[in-house]
Amino acid sequence: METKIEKIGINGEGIGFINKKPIFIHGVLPGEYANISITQKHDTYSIGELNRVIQSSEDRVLPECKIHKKCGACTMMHANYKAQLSFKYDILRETLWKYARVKESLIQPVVANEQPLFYRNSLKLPFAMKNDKLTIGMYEQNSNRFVEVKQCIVHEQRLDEIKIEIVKILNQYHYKAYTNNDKKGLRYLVLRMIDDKCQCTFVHGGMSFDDTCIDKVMNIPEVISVCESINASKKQIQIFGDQLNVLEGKKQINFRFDDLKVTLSARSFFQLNTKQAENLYHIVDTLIPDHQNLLVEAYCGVGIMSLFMAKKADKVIGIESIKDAIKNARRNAERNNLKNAEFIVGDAGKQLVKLSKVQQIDTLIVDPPRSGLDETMLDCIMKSNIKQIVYVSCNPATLAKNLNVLSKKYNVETVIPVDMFSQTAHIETCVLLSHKNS
Ligand SMILES: C[S@@+](CC[C@H](N)C(=O)[O-])C[C@H]1O[C@@H](n2cnc3c(N)ncnc32)[C@H](O)[C@@H]1O
Repeated sequence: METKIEKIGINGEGIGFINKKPIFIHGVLPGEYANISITQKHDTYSIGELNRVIQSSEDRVLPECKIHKKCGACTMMHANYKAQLSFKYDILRETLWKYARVKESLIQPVVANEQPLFYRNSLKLPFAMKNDKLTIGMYEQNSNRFVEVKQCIVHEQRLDEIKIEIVKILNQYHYKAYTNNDKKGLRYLVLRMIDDKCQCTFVHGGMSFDDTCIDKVMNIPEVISVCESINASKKQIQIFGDQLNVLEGKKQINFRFDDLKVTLSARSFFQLNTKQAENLYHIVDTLIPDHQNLLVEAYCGVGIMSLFMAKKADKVIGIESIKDAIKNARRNAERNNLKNAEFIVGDAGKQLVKLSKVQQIDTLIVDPPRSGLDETMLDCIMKSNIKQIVYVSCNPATLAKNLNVLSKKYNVETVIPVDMFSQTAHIETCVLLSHKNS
């Protein structure tokens, strides 16, 4: 059947309407006419599959990636970059209006990524077996079909080459991919490279590595550490297991980030787009006034944002659930001689409840995972008298739902989107909220 694509959906899919009911189709752009087949029918919506574009949008480009369709991760690669930014703006505008009644006039233009390809400083890819050999790739979206990924053009180029070199080495030892039956074998390859220093982590279900294999990986010039994390959980909710052991090399990467000296363990979070992370932190900086008494950053990772803002407050406190990240944050405060920064390990909501009972917080920065702020955190904010909040979000849907709650006590002052994840529909957003009574 034929349909006109009216707008873009939150996951980068095109949306058409059949008998007023929306149909979501990947690979099409607003304004296009497409021949599609309906693959799923639900009460309030349908899912379609593109057969052929009948009339193509001026924004359409030929994706540079050969496996773009199969892999499905870069859901906007078929649009030129300018159009991607405008679609992201539309997604954000629509979501914030729908759930939180945030006006378009408050939303600034998307801060563009100077390098929309080859920007990712890290990768986390699953292993699988192909013709009895270990290979690496991705699972197709919403499926367990494995797609081999030899080259990924959103990864930094050298990182992508290192990935292939490592798989080659592992195959020399005939290592196998994990299966749920024997709960052994390799599950994920996790690489992160900053300043030409690469941390390599093997996530596996339980196996031992030959020392010479680890030596060969360490011999790749950029690799500074090889770690392992054991995860034999069937559910596969998260990539890492509970523990991360350094098999060889340095426990941390040390690098310079803007004016800061930063230490980072393999298990700690770091934004995957180094340049845009710098832009994001500068934006947060511009939103926070000088001369704060107490500034708290919840979900602080290794504390970079807290340390960036330390000059603005008598005291900054960062809260984070990963122990290694807090160790790094404390070390980062020391290395930068920032004596007014303190870091607490624990659940952000629960720790904020404790803190706000004994101290008045002037400014709160929250940078939660995609799931957004939980009940404890929201409840604590709503009961406290925090003057302003900077909410950094990587998920417009949870951001909008949380803003809906917060807007009973806070005004949304400004919204600044940052394109951290080019070629995908994901958007990073910075929101400044101020207390209605301050
Ligand atoms: C999006 S990252 C932001 C990190 C940091 N602000 C940065 O820019 O590098 C979210 C962080 O929240 C942490 N986290 C997730 N759930 C948490 C929780 N319930 N309490 C505290 N931290 C949590 C993660 O480990 C991760 O470091």
